[in-house]
Amino acid sequence: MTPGAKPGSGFAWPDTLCEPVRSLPSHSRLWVALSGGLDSVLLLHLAAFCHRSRVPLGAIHVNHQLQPNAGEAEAFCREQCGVLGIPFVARRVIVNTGGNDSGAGGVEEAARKARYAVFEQILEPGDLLLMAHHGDDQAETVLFRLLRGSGVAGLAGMPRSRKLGAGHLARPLLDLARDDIVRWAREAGLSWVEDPSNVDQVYDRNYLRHAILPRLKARWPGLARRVRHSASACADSEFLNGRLAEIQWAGCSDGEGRVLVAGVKALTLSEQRNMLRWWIRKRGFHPPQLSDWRQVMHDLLEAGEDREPELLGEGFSLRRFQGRLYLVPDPVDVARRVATIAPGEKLKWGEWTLGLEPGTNPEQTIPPIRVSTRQGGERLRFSPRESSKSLKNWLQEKAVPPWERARLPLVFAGSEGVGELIAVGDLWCSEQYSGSAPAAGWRLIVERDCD
Ligand SMILES: Nc1ncnc2c1ncn2[C@@H]1O[C@H](COP(=O)(O)OP(=O)(O)OP(=O)(O)O)[C@@H](O)[C@H]1O
Repeated sequence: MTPGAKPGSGFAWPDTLCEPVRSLPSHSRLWVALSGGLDSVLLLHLAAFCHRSRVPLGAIHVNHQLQPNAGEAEAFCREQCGVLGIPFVARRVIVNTGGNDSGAGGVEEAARKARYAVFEQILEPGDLLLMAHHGDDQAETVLFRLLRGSGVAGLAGMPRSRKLGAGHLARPLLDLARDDIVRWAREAGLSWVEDPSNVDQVYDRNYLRHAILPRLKARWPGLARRVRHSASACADSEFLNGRLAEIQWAGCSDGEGRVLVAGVKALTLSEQRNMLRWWIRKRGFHPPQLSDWRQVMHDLLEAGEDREPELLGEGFSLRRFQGRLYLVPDPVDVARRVATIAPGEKLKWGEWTLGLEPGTNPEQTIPPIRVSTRQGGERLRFSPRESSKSLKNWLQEKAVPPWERARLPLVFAGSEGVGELIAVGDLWCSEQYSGSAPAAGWRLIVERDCD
């Protein structure tokens, strides 16, 4: 390479490598997730030299601060981007390494979550983040999940692209083999950093990569390709499972995002399981891995009305109340919270979004609009002519489940202590602040995310 030339600039990048970055899903800005390792350095060069359109390109490096060479990797990525003239963003994260506290998948999983959280924060609508997973990574992922007892959704492997935060991620190298990537990177004269944790066989993933996969590949050449075929067959099955659930949803939905127990009971056990897993995903959570769905479904659907069966998942629980199943997100940010909404602003409150929109007269002054959870003793008045009613009794009459009563955002107009209750979650809103011509001049909007 000529001194001072950009690494890779004089290299004739083969079509096999360039094609995947030329046929990416549409985007208005491109990012490369750059760890500094061989795969993502190669991907950075492909994005720089093979991508035809003129969309802005940047790189994101997440420094997990776990390895002694973490600073070195960050500096290397910064330098590579500097030489290529690519804007570079580095973010440092603190990963919980504390034994059991680091979660089910240990440090690796905690680091992964922290990394994806950074990507999500950075991505804006129209952004596409490229990740450098290749065919061997895919084979590894599928085998790893097989060893953990995954179903078809897991065995479908990593998708080529999916939504991530406000943008999307894509994996253009999924059809390439690691050996080819190494060869091309060497031929192009690229340099990269080695992550010492990648060889540590304490981690299950590395054990599979270094101790198991080479032996499987030696015995069954073309293993990665075959695993890819199986993964794609599983992806098809998963797609069909989703279609079936969508069709059956009509008989199971109560129209407000909850599941009718009677509707689910009419399905076979595998359809029931499929429906619940689909519904949990649709609500943005991961279905729990259960060894005995039969027992769980029986408890959820058949337990007597005096019992309160519950299925616990990560970040949520499924509960039954008066013939319906509710997906209840863990109450992280709602309990005993107090907030205010200014005219024109939006407030996120658990699964609710509240806002004040201009109505008939946005010039009109309105009292402070406060939001809080139930403290006890609240009363509501449907119209000035009617006497007030206890909120507790009203919620019982409306058959609002007990756990939801404690989470509902209550909206008050006026200062604390003298304010009047003007809305109870998305269940009721005073006429003064609702309808096409609200007397208050402003309209209160309370929406609940139940898709
Ligand atoms: N520290 C990092 N900063 C930015 N991107 C990273 C980082 N680590 C990994 N990546 C991106 O993720 C790709 C896969 O990395 P790696 O195989 O180490 O992760 P993984 O844990 O197996 O995958 P995943 O992150 O999807 O679980 C890399 O090629 C790179 O694109």
